[in-house]
Amino acid sequence: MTIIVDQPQFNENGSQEQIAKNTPETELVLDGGFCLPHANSFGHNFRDYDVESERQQGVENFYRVNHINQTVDFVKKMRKEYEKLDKVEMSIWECCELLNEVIDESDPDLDEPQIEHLLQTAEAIRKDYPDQEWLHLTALIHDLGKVLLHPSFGELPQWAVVGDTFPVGCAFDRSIVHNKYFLQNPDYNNPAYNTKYGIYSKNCGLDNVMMSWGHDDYMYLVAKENRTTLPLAGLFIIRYHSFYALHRSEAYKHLMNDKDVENLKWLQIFNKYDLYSKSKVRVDVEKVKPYYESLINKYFPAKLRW
Ligand SMILES: O[C@H]1[C@H](O)[C@@H](O)[C@H](O)[C@@H](O)[C@H]1O
Ligand SMILES: [Fe+2]
Ligand SMILES: [Fe+2]
Repeated sequence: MTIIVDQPQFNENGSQEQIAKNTPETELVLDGGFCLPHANSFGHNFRDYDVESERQQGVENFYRVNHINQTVDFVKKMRKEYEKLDKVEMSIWECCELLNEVIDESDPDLDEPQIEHLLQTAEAIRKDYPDQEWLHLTALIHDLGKVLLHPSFGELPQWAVVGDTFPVGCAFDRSIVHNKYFLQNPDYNNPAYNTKYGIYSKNCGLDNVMMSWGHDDYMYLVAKENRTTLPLAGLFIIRYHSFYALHRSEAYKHLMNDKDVENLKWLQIFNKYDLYSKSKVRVDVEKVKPYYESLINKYFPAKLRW
């Protein structure tokens, strides 16, 4: 079975000029034959959060704590702290290597070190979209924000770093994984935050929405502030790749603007590779390293502030 993706349309509305400037010139090549596995490495469907498995309990407990603690106040506090980018100075590749030690407790489909996941995603997307080098690099770095788990970044708990993300400041959608635990979130009963729009307005644009704090928003911040030359679609992928309620369940669409709608098409392509490339088959790191190093040099400074 192969994944069929619709070809995104980039030239149909008023924001055409900006999009044209910020997305790569080459035409998007349709699916090149990436095989969708029938099951994850544990023999279950991907993203089945209820099936009894060796990871189920740990993952559910992760979401319980995550849903109770991700509040408007918490997100504001974290943004302020990490905006400083005063923790570490290092290159993109050094960060990939740091992730060697990181395992994601929220993931029912993978218990391999994170560097494997980065390379598996990037290599899978590279096969199907050989000319979109910005997409290969986006895939390589999309989860680097998980470095927040590391002692030199404050060793944040898993619930403040990984897992699916969702907006805070408006009602939590029912499609969010293990949503029953939101009942214990203090924002759940706050009338300023628990309506459809909450503190936001119709089509205000995701840029104006506060997402639960974690590796997506952090890595977006790092890439932007260190002046990456990645296209906006790449930054959008990094920032919202864990927002499954939007890109899979179509919740919160009322908060999107036209630009978000365009970028979402790329995110939906990316997601197939992010999710279904997870496996026990390891990538030969040394073999692929020179290729990714050349992309890093092209789109990022040698050292970044984290
Ligand atoms: O457990 C996973 C993992 O943390 C991923 O990095 C994230 O992007 C997903 O949304 C989440 O479900
Ligand atoms: Fe992620
Ligand atoms: Fe990922």
